[in-house]
Parts: sequence; structure tokens; C-alpha cells
Amino acid sequence: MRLILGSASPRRREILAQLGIVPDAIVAADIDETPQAQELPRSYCERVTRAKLDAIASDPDDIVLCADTTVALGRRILGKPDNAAQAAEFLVKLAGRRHSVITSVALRRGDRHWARTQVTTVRMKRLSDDELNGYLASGEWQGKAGGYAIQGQAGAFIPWISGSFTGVMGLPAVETATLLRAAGYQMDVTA
Ligand SMILES: Cc1cn([C@H]2C[C@H](O)[C@@H](COP(=O)(O)OP(=O)(O)OP(=O)(O)O)O2)c(=O)[nH]c1=O
Repeated sequence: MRLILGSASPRRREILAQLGIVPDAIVAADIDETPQAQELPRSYCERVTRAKLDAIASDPDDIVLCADTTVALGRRILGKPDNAAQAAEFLVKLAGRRHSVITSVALRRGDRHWARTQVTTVRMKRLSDDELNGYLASGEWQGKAGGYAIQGQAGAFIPWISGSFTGVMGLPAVETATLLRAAGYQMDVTA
């Protein structure tokens, strides 16, 4: 049995390491992440997670783990910004309001599947022009859903969350551990 992390995200690797788990292989799932017309954020996140899982080849006894993190402002999906201008547009929308961060995790072993979706409500404070421009200049928005990373400098913009910090970072620790156990992965730490 091998554990295959189907993700290029360093955050997902770090959160697994926090749980004492080192994947035997890391493979990026290269899929089209374009939302469908009228698609709602949670359905989108779950569909994309499943598509990532389906894109990873494995042996029958291997466990494959994939995830997707989507920022939702009401019914709007804010993905990974294409450029600094789009990151600015996202941050201006998020500032001074609450939004949801949805992370879906899915596992496959043989022909069995397990999945969980974790939703966290996040409040971002109002941002001054200096804060916004400083953050854009940091480049930390790159590759992050919604254009920010709570675990980095944008932590200073987030006064309150309700949910899971690791979920916002890209892999909810509790749900992930539960799914791994369900799939028969031997966890060193018993919780
Ligand atoms: C909101 C938020 C997102 N993110 C990151 C987590 C994810 O890596 C990324 C969302 O993009 P994803 O498409 O979920 O993941 P990815 O493209 O980085 O990696 P892969 O598809 O190969 O698994 O945003 C943070 O690191 N911190 C945050 O606070």
C-alpha cells in the first residue's frame, strides 16, 4: 500500500506532515478547473476534487488523496487569481466582509471512495490602500484561492474565523485524518 498525495500544493504536504504523515508519492492532478455556468461553490469544489482524484493513476491497494479549496462570496466562486489585477479585484471584494472557504477532500482505494467537505466562515477586515498594495507586492496571493493565504501576511487581515484553520489553508486536518483511517491508513497518533 502506498499513500499518493494527488496535489502540487505545498500546504497540503505540510498539513499531512503535521499529522505525522509522509506520502509515498506526490503527483499533481492536472485538470481543467473552470467553473461551469451557474455552478455553485460547494458543488464546484466537490466536482473539481473528484476530477483531481480521477486524474491520478494508482495500484488497487494504494490510497490516493486529493483536495480542492474554493473561496466563495455568496454564490460567486473566487479561484486562484490569474494576475495581480485580479488578486486586487478579489481582495477589494473580500475586504470588510465575511466569506466562505470550502475545502473538499477525497480519497480512493481500489474502487472505494470517501469524501468530506469542510466549510469555514472567514471575516476579512477593511484594507487600506497601503495594506492592499503591500500585499499585492508580496506576491503571496499567487496560487491561492481568493488571492490570499491566511497562514502568511494576510493573517493580519483576518480578525475572525469560524471553522477550521487547516481547512482554509487547503486540507482540514480532522476530516483528512478521519478519511485516512476509514480507508485503512495506519495513523501513528491516536486521537
Ligand atoms: C484561502 C487560502 C487558500 N490557500 C491555498 C490552498 C490551495 O493550495 C490553493 C487553492 O488551490 P487548489 O486548486 O485547491 O490547489 P492547488 O492548485 O494549490 O494544488 P492541487 O490542485 O495540485 O492540489 O489556495 C492557502 O494556502 N491559504 C488560504 O488562506
